[in-house]
Amino acid sequence: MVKICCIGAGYVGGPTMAVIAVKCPAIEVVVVDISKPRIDAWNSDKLPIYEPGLDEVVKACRGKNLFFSTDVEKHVAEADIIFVSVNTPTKTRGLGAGKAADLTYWESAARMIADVSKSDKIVVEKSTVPVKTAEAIEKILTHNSKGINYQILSNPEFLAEGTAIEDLFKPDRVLIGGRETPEGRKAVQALKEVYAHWVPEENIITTNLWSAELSKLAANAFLAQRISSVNAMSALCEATGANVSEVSYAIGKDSRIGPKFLNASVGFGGSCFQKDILNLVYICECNGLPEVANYWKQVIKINDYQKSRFVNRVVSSMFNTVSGKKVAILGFAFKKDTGDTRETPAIDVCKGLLGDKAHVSIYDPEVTEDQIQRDLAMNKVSVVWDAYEATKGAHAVCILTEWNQFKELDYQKIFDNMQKPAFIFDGRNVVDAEKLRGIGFIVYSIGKPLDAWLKDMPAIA
Ligand SMILES: NC(=O)c1ccc[n+]([C@@H]2O[C@H](COP(=O)([O-])OP(=O)(O)OC[C@H]3O[C@@H](n4cnc5c(N)ncnc54)[C@H](O)[C@@H]3O)[C@@H](O)[C@H]2O)c1
Ligand SMILES: O=c1ccn([C@@H]2O[C@H](COP(=O)(O)OP(=O)(O)O[C@H]3O[C@H](CO)[C@@H](O)[C@H](O)[C@H]3O)[C@@H](O)[C@H]2O)c(=O)[nH]1
Repeated sequence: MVKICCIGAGYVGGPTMAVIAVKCPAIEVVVVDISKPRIDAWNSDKLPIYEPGLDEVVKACRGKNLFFSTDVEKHVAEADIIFVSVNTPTKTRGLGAGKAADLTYWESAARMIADVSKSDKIVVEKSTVPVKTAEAIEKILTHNSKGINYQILSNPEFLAEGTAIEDLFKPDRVLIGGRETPEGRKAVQALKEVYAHWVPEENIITTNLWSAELSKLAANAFLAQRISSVNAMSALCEATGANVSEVSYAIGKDSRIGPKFLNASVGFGGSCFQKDILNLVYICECNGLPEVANYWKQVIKINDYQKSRFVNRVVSSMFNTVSGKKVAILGFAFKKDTGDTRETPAIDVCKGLLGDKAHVSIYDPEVTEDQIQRDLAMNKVSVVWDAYEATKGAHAVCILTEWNQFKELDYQKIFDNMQKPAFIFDGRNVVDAEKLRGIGFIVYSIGKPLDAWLKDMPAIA
């Protein structure tokens, strides 16, 4: 029986391994982590992450061929294939701070593999890492090898949160990079056979190591660039009377551009886009390519601009001050169908409003109060468990996550219980602005023609 061990039971390690286990009953999969609370949660009825469809997959194979454990060393020693899916955040101090990837967790995982291994291993980079990381990992492993043969593969993950299970069941592609040697090719083939249990062979791409590592950063940079492009257009739409949804639809009909990922928003969030672009920028700088670095940096600058533009719009519309006013925040997660708040634009928007002394009342269906308080550390906010409670007595409502339930709220009831004039700032274009104007709201929708009121109150930083 092939044994797989995955180091890191997070948003990627947990769902990815659960899907491998459910699709490959003859493979034993153990997910290990140094965090006991995380592993306990994976072994309980309340999994540590919210992801549609995940509960069913885990229930189908946990205790059969899927296990979660804190006994990291034992399971690493026993495995044939080791996935490393630890976090690779942006460095906060030292060389490359604010840009480079922090590989501390990765390196300690690699050293531990070298320490405990007694048989040959295939080590798979699942985490998103800088291009050439495999070389560094290879050095750590081979310098401590005690005669053991290690093959390093790059197998980046492309799942998006909120649709992780769907993405894993039907990936657009699986990418495997390896050394172009007989041993390297054999290792690539072994991993390919795992995925071939459910992924059509033509969707499994094999490349050299550096192409696979770089493709992950490139994919995220291209995706984020599309959002910054449409968000840049949204500002121009507001200035000219064009409607960004109409523009997106019209350009998306061009098959070379395509319709997906063209929704203007308050800004992109999530643990990956910003981190991976910063990492790409740093790699470009290290390789003496400042023009290329500056090109990609602009994607993040536009994202920051979009978030502050939204805050400025809120404040300027409300007579240039939100001091002492109640502002309801609907949605705190970085996108719908997840409880994840990493890099969510809601953090920057709330901090901006709190900076102007607003009283902020937040409702999100999946994010816990503890998490919100941690994200907004040092600031006083109230977190409530109902959209009507959040909006009661409020001067304004900001919609920051596109949860489906926000489309179906009773906006007449919300209007009746708010201060007047009542404002709605829709950062995700989820509400029917015309209908809400009919009720009496002053409505701002990103990238849409402005109400007369908003035109008279320009947002100047
Ligand atoms: N979140 C996503 O949607 C996504 C998608 C694709 C790729 N990625 C990449 O995958 C990687 C993991 O992301 P994530 O969101 O799952 O992170 P995460 O923080 O949710 O999970 C990482 C886990 O690794 C554990 N860990 C760290 N060092 C360890 C060690 N030495 N031994 C055992 N466990 C250890 C941590 O305790 C944590 O539980 C990152 O590189 C990320 O960029 C993430
Ligand atoms: O048209 C769009 C699409 C997305 N977003 C925002 O962009 C962010 C990221 O969304 P999404 O890409 O769907 O979620 P992630 O889970 O961050 O997934 C991205 O990051 C992962 C981690 O690297 C990759 O694996 C995925 O392929 C990649 O889509 C969110 O804040 C979205 O609201 C928009 O504003 N407009």
